[in-house]
Amino acid sequence: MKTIAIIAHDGKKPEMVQFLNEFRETLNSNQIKIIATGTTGSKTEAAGYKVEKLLSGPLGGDAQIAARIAEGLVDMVIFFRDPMDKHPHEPDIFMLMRLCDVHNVPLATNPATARLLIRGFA
Ligand SMILES: O=C(CO)COP(=O)(O)O
Repeated sequence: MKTIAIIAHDGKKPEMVQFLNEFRETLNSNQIKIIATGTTGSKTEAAGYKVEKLLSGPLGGDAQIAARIAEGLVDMVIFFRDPMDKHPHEPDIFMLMRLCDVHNVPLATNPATARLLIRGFA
Protein backbone atom coordinates (compact mmCIF):
# COMPACT_ATOMS: atom_id res chain seq x y z
CA MET A 1 0.00 0.00 0.00
CA LYS A 2 1.38 3.40 -1.02
CA THR A 3 0.11 6.74 0.23
CA ILE A 4 -0.17 9.70 -2.11
CA ALA A 5 -0.92 13.20 -0.84
CA ILE A 6 -2.98 15.35 -3.21
CA ILE A 7 -3.11 19.12 -2.78
CA ALA A 8 -4.13 21.92 -5.14
CA HIS A 9 -4.50 25.64 -4.72
CA ASP A 10 -7.86 27.07 -5.81
CA GLY A 11 -6.59 28.29 -9.19
CA LYS A 12 -5.25 24.79 -9.92
CA LYS A 13 -8.13 22.64 -8.71
CA PRO A 14 -9.64 22.20 -12.21
CA GLU A 15 -6.27 20.90 -13.44
CA MET A 16 -6.10 18.55 -10.47
CA VAL A 17 -9.54 17.12 -11.25
CA GLN A 18 -8.48 16.68 -14.88
CA PHE A 19 -5.33 14.91 -13.70
CA LEU A 20 -7.34 12.60 -11.41
CA ASN A 21 -9.62 11.71 -14.31
CA GLU A 22 -6.66 11.07 -16.59
CA PHE A 23 -4.96 8.68 -14.16
CA ARG A 24 -8.04 7.03 -12.70
CA GLU A 25 -6.89 3.52 -13.57
CA THR A 26 -3.62 3.94 -11.68
CA LEU A 27 -4.84 6.04 -8.79
CA ASN A 28 -8.13 4.30 -8.04
CA SER A 29 -6.43 1.05 -7.06
CA ASN A 30 -6.72 -0.54 -3.63
CA GLN A 31 -2.93 -0.45 -3.48
CA ILE A 32 -3.05 3.35 -3.22
CA LYS A 33 -4.32 5.40 -0.33
CA ILE A 34 -5.05 9.07 -1.05
CA ILE A 35 -4.86 11.77 1.56
CA ALA A 36 -5.66 15.40 0.76
CA THR A 37 -6.16 18.85 2.19
CA GLY A 38 -9.82 19.67 2.87
CA THR A 39 -11.16 21.33 -0.24
CA THR A 40 -8.94 19.38 -2.59
CA GLY A 41 -10.17 16.25 -0.81
CA SER A 42 -13.80 17.17 -1.42
CA LYS A 43 -13.09 17.67 -5.13
CA THR A 44 -11.21 14.37 -5.20
CA GLU A 45 -14.18 12.62 -3.60
CA ALA A 46 -16.54 14.26 -6.08
CA ALA A 47 -14.32 12.85 -8.85
CA GLY A 48 -15.10 9.37 -7.50
CA TYR A 49 -12.14 8.65 -5.24
CA LYS A 50 -11.96 7.41 -1.67
CA VAL A 51 -9.82 9.92 0.20
CA GLU A 52 -8.81 10.80 3.75
CA LYS A 53 -9.54 14.50 4.07
CA LEU A 54 -7.42 16.59 6.41
CA LEU A 55 -7.95 20.24 7.28
CA SER A 56 -8.15 22.86 4.57
CA GLY A 57 -4.72 24.24 3.66
CA PRO A 58 -5.03 27.67 5.31
CA LEU A 59 -6.34 25.99 8.49
CA GLY A 60 -3.39 23.62 8.81
CA GLY A 61 -3.93 20.92 6.18
CA ASP A 62 -0.51 21.42 4.61
CA ALA A 63 1.02 21.23 8.09
CA GLN A 64 -0.81 17.95 8.76
CA ILE A 65 0.51 16.47 5.53
CA ALA A 66 3.99 17.80 6.35
CA ALA A 67 3.83 16.00 9.70
CA ARG A 68 2.90 12.73 7.97
CA ILE A 69 5.83 13.19 5.59
CA ALA A 70 8.13 13.67 8.58
CA GLU A 71 6.74 10.47 10.10
CA GLY A 72 7.51 8.51 6.93
CA LEU A 73 3.84 7.93 6.12
CA VAL A 74 3.71 9.51 2.65
CA ASP A 75 5.25 8.00 -0.51
CA MET A 76 4.52 10.79 -2.99
CA VAL A 77 3.14 14.32 -3.00
CA ILE A 78 1.24 15.90 -5.87
CA PHE A 79 0.86 19.56 -5.05
CA PHE A 80 -0.43 21.79 -7.82
CA ARG A 81 0.68 25.16 -6.53
CA ASP A 82 -0.63 28.42 -7.93
CA PRO A 83 2.41 30.65 -8.43
CA MET A 84 0.17 33.57 -9.45
CA ASP A 85 -1.63 33.82 -6.11
CA LYS A 86 -0.73 34.78 -2.55
CA HIS A 87 -1.34 32.35 0.29
CA PRO A 88 -1.69 33.28 3.98
CA HIS A 89 -0.21 29.92 4.95
CA GLU A 90 2.96 30.25 2.83
CA PRO A 91 5.15 29.09 5.76
CA ASP A 92 3.21 25.80 5.91
CA ILE A 93 3.61 25.33 2.16
CA PHE A 94 7.37 25.80 2.39
CA MET A 95 7.53 23.47 5.37
CA LEU A 96 5.77 20.75 3.40
CA MET A 97 8.10 21.14 0.42
CA ARG A 98 11.17 21.29 2.66
CA LEU A 99 10.18 18.08 4.43
CA CYS A 100 9.79 16.32 1.08
CA ASP A 101 13.44 17.17 0.42
CA VAL A 102 14.53 16.27 3.96
CA HIS A 103 12.89 12.84 3.69
CA ASN A 104 13.48 12.26 -0.04
CA VAL A 105 9.78 12.07 -0.89
CA PRO A 106 8.91 12.66 -4.59
CA LEU A 107 7.07 15.96 -5.01
CA ALA A 108 5.32 17.14 -8.19
CA THR A 109 4.25 20.78 -8.20
CA ASN A 110 2.75 20.88 -11.70
CA PRO A 111 0.84 18.49 -13.99
CA ALA A 112 3.79 17.79 -16.32
CA THR A 113 5.94 16.55 -13.43
CA ALA A 114 3.03 14.70 -11.84
CA ARG A 115 2.44 12.76 -15.07
CA LEU A 116 6.07 11.63 -15.15
CA LEU A 117 5.99 10.67 -11.47
CA ILE A 118 2.77 8.70 -11.71
CA ARG A 119 4.04 6.82 -14.76
CA GLY A 120 7.21 5.97 -12.82
CA PHE A 121 5.15 4.91 -9.85
CA ALA A 122 2.67 2.70 -11.69
O1 LIG B 1 -4.23 25.62 0.52
C1 LIG B 1 -3.95 24.54 0.06
C2 LIG B 1 -2.57 24.14 -0.15
O2 LIG B 1 -1.64 25.08 0.32
C3 LIG B 1 -5.01 23.59 -0.32
O3 LIG B 1 -6.03 23.58 0.62
P1 LIG B 1 -7.49 23.13 0.20
O4 LIG B 1 -7.38 21.81 -0.46
O5 LIG B 1 -8.27 23.05 1.48
O6 LIG B 1 -8.00 24.21 -0.73
